[in-house]
Amino acid sequence: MEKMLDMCKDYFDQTEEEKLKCGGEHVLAPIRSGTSFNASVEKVFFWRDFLKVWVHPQFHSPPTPAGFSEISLEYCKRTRQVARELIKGISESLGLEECYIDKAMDLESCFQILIANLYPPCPQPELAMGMPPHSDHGLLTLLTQNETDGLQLNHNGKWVNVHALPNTFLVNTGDHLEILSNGKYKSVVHRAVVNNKATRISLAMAHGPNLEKAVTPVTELVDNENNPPLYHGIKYKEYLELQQSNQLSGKSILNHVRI
Ligand SMILES: O=C(O)CCC(=O)C(=O)O
Ligand SMILES: [Fe+2]
Repeated sequence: MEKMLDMCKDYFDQTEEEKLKCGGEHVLAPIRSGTSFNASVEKVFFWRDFLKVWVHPQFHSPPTPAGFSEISLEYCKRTRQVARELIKGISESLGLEECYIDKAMDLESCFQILIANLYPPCPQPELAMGMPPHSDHGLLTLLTQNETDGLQLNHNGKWVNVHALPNTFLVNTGDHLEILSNGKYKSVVHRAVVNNKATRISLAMAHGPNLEKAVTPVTELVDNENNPPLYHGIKYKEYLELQQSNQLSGKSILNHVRI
């Protein structure tokens, strides 16, 4: 985990030329890098650089810095195992077979993205935001960070600071867990704030179903009298495209498929 965070730091420390500049590419490009800081089009300053890489079922990696590809390949494999193990527990907690969700979502070919975020110190943190409020699109996101906090979760309408312990994962539930569990699990709305003292790096490993799956609430959890289905089915790839091409805003994309 430490090695991977160091690799992310090395990635962001590169010159602009060395860093991939794919800002103009399609939202479904497998490697994207850029900055959200664009004072001319954003209403709020977003104080963040990012790298987003699709790492499963096809593995991609930026060519530099040296070692990034090897270390991220290993990190992705291990985090995928952790996510699948957690999903087994979630499956049982819903009264389903341990491997029900794993099989139904085809997690052998799950869609996994590595998202590295860099939030430099900001001279006026009250005027800027690291990342706006949003929920993640997939099933589970394993989040880790360097020693600087900045993540906030929305709990009952209030923003709660997360104080992350070193070398731990914070696990965020995503929209597709809410959809398949027919609302029994809720995706968590979160945002990242910035500070004027220290650079923050966060690393989010997002795990979703196979991209071709059209996910609907699990039939075992739905009955038309007491538990009618709350969400329409939508192909995960289409959902992802919707989320990536709109400005992040709370649960706005999930609201598209709400019945
Ligand atoms: O920087 C953080 O802690 C949040 C990152 C995040 O929510 C994301 O990449 O989806
Ligand atoms: Fe997120």
